[in-house]
Amino acid sequence: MNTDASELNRRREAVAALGSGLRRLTESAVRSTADPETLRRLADEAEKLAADLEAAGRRPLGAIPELDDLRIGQRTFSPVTGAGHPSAPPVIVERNENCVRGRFTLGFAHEGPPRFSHGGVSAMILDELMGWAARTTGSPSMTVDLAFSYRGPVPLGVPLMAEAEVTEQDGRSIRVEGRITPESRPEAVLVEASGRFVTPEPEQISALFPGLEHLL
Ligand SMILES: CCCCCCCCCCCCCCCC(=O)SCCNC(=O)CCNC(=O)[C@H](O)C(C)(C)COP(=O)(O)OP(=O)(O)OC[C@H]1O[C@@H](n2cnc3c(N)ncnc32)[C@H](O)[C@@H]1OP(=O)(O)O
Repeated sequence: MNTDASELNRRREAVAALGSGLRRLTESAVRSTADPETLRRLADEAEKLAADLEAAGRRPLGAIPELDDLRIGQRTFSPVTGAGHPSAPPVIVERNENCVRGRFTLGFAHEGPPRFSHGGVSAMILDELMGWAARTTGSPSMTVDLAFSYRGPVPLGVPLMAEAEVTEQDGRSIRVEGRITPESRPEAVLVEASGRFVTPEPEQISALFPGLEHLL
């Protein structure tokens, strides 16, 4: 391993460590029953921590973190899969030929109805996993149409699986199907999704993502 690779690994591990600490903090905050004085004291400490992070350097809007690989969908700070994101589960993804599978467990930070996931969280997870599946075609694409059927509530604190696969490709249009199930009962579909992803024309890519064309 060369020095650059080991430096990237050190950074990856440190980003994941901060993400993990922040996820614990987020979960503790949304579950907290602390009294107002304790909450105010901790709020001051959180503001100081944020100021320290800001002072240590920030990337500008549109800059791609060096740890990302957009060609497979990997984003370090994705709200779905990013080890560095404070509210990502994060979903751990395996890629196969034309499909992807993600494993995750949701917490209080993702709650909608009591004890169950917010429907928008399930939708966000499926959108991203279906985007990764669409990328297995070799073309970068964006969601243009996505529909969900919520067949059963998605429980918090239970290992879950999200799967997405490409079912059709016609020119720039890629059709993808997805689902969320309990990991222990893959036949029990809780959320089903069907979506269409479109590969922008090269000039649209240049207009939307100037300077990033070679990364997509
Ligand atoms: C290059 C990307 C890099 C991204 C790299 C990130 C990598 C790592 C992250 C991985 C994770 C992924 C994350 C999840 C994926 C997101 O969430 S993407 C974000 C949400 N999506 C968007 O913001 C897309 C917004 N839409 C657009 O900007 C434009 O529709 C596009 C995609 C540039 C296409 O524009 P266009 O070429 O003008 O589209 P247009 O010719 O009107 O339509 C093309 C075809 O799509 C159809 N279509 C268009 N809109 C719709 C619609 N709403 N419903 C049905 N059909 C439609 C049209 O009918 C047409 O079909 P045909 O006539 O060809 O049969």
